[in-house]
Amino acid sequence: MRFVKGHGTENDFVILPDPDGTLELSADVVARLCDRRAGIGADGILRVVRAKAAGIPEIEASGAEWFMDYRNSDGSIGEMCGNGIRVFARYLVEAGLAAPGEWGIATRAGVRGVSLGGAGDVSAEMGPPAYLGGGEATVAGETFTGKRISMGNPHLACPVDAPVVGLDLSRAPGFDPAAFPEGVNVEFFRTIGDHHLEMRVFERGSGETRSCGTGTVAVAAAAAIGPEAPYESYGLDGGALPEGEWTVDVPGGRLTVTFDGTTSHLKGPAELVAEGETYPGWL
Ligand SMILES: N[C@@H](CCC[C@H](N)C(=O)O)C(=O)O
Repeated sequence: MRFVKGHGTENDFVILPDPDGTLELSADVVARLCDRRAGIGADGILRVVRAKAAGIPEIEASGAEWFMDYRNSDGSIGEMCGNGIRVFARYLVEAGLAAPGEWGIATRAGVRGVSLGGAGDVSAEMGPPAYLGGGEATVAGETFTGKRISMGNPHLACPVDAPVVGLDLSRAPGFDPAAFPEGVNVEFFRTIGDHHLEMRVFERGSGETRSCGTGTVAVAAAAAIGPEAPYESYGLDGGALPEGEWTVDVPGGRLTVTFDGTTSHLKGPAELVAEGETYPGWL
């Protein structure tokens, strides 16, 4: 199996080119590929499939040329990956499958626009954050309250007062499964300057990662909404978010989030670092 390895702010992925959609990708195979000791190692898999070959009616009818089939490292499916889509776009350009510029990529959360040159940062249109009300998570016996935000995938963005480096994320944060029936990505963020946040994240299906693009937009949205905003002010369209740019520092680097009054955008580095073949007979 041919693969490429890449990352966006150290949120790393095994990219599997599968234009005709012929690859059998079971949860077990995904977990073995992502295993950091017995496999290649990654936070997730990006399967690169022509949208017409996705075998999913909405994706085939999306009008996009390519479908990002994202899987978490435990083999579960994620609807959207903000760092993944930027790395996916960089791969398509490097592989000669798309030209630098602006075009859409199909995901399970809908088509998302990307914008990139031949080198440098990659931007992705991330859709309007949907504010769903409050929620809670527990870490090492301490309860944190936050905002439930959908970026196509579920997030709980919790503001904290102390530096995020001090949090013990060696175990999954506890949460109420009735509030998050699909599971949740839990972010902890602290304001460190004007429109400047630091964040750590424990991802559904992947554990603590060094960055999460959808999580970055979720914490910027939570900060933009502010502590006391009533739920009614920020509905499912997220268009009421104040326009502005946010800098979010994550353990793996720095990302920029922009709200333009209609939607959100995520910008940052996306790099390819290796390519190869799995050893014959391994999988
Ligand atoms: N790291 C990603 C998010 C990946 C999916 C997430 N773990 C989920 O299950 O929703 C990002 O950069 O957005």
